[in-house]
Amino acid sequence: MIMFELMDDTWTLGLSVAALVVMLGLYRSISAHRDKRNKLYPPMAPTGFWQTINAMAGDDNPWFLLRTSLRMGVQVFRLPVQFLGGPLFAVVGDAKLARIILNDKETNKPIAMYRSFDYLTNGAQSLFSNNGPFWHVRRKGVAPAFSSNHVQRMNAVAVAKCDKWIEERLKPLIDEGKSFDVGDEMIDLLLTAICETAFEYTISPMEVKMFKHELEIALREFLFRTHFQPWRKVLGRLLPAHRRARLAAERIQGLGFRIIEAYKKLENPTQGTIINLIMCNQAYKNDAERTADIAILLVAGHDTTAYTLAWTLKELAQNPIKQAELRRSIREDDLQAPHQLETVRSTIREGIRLHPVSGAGSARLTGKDFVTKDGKLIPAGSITIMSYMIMLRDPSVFGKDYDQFNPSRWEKATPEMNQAFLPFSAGRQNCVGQPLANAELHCILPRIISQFELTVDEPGHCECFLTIKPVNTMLRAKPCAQS
Ligand code: HEM
Repeated sequence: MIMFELMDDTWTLGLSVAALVVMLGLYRSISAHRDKRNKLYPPMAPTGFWQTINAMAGDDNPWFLLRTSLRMGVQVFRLPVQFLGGPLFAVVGDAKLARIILNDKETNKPIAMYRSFDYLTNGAQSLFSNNGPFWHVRRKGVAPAFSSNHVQRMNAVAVAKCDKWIEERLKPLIDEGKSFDVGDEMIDLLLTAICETAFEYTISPMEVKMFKHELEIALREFLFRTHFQPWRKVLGRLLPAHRRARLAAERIQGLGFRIIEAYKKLENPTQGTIINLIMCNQAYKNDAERTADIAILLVAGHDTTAYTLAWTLKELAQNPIKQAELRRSIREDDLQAPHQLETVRSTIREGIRLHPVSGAGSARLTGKDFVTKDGKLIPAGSITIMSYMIMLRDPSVFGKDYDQFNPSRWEKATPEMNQAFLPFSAGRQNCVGQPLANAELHCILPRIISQFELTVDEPGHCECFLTIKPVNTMLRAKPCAQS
């Protein structure tokens, strides 16, 4: 009896020890595997799953990525949002690697992420939300509208609109002793200009108001809420906010249809405008498909440039010395070709650097393996987010004063600074409107600064949905002595 009890104890002890050994072995092999995995891939951001999702789905998005990069002291890192067997999510703030990824022929947009834009265009697919032949035929179709002669024509109209804005809007506000909302005013100016130049459409003040209002409703619902809460795609119609956003998308599309109808009534449409190229392109099955690209070009073509101008004007208003230096450097004659002035070019570059309006970055699905400069692997099939905010505020490239507005830093730009300057993206899906944006920025900014001294009345705040916007930023203008 005692013998059996002893044997039983020995068995139990033996089994317990064996189980412990197996568990220890398993634990060691799992941790070794995890260590190996962690060493193989870029470091993981020290943020939780929900914290990351919340930050990525809100106004804080570009700042969250920048803070995480500065905190970790790296420009490439993973986000802890990878599900079992799902793609790895990497943030790329290293400009050299970002350029390689963006230029890679096997790498494309992760279409599932860009498809949210189709809600904005009321269900019709646009060139922005596509890859492959669908995208190619549309992109090739509109690209000639950005050739230098068309950009000159479009820019001349934007400049004339700016002069009109100064006479009819800014000067009366000055006479009444009032300040102006710089973000809002620049949006009105650029939206009216793009409608006229690209679409041969005179947009009414009521339509401008409607478009801005509806666009905000649609962007907030579709690009954030619906995008990060996919169940809204199925059950959204039960939610008043989602239904309202669908109505907003219909109204935006309605403007697209009105633009098409107005074009059809033109006796002598200008050849080579965006609307002319879209209407003549037989790749579109019907006008509803055309409204998608009209809406995308309308949105991309006004708020990016408008907010870049607004941010740069705000920086100058906050920096009276730099503002005065810029003004002194602009002579009357220079306004004919302001892009040739080093000071104007540096100021625009610095404005874009500190406030890359596409701050949330460009997403790509890697078509092959990429290796970071530290030898970490970004495997094929990963989602990479090229963060322009991280690249343009990289202390190792721009120095300790990376968050200060200092246009003169561009007078002695290092190759690394030029490499980091990637606000219009790169590769075949880069910004098609870059020549127009550059022309407008280089002409409108010196026109305002050469005539008015700007100060900040209310700094306002920053919001980020699609673009980074200065909201309720009130500037005060005073005519300069020489004007
Ligand atoms: C300061 C002004 C601008 C900035 C910073 C800017 C930035 C960008 C960036 C970063 C992209 C790539 C997005 C991605 O990869 O997900 C892009 C794409 C695009 N931009 Fe711009 N943009 C500006 C002005 C304009 C203008 C004036 C237009 C048209 C009139 C325009 C039309 C487009 C279009 C259609 C695309 C999509 C191109 C494609 O997918 O093939 N943009 N822009």
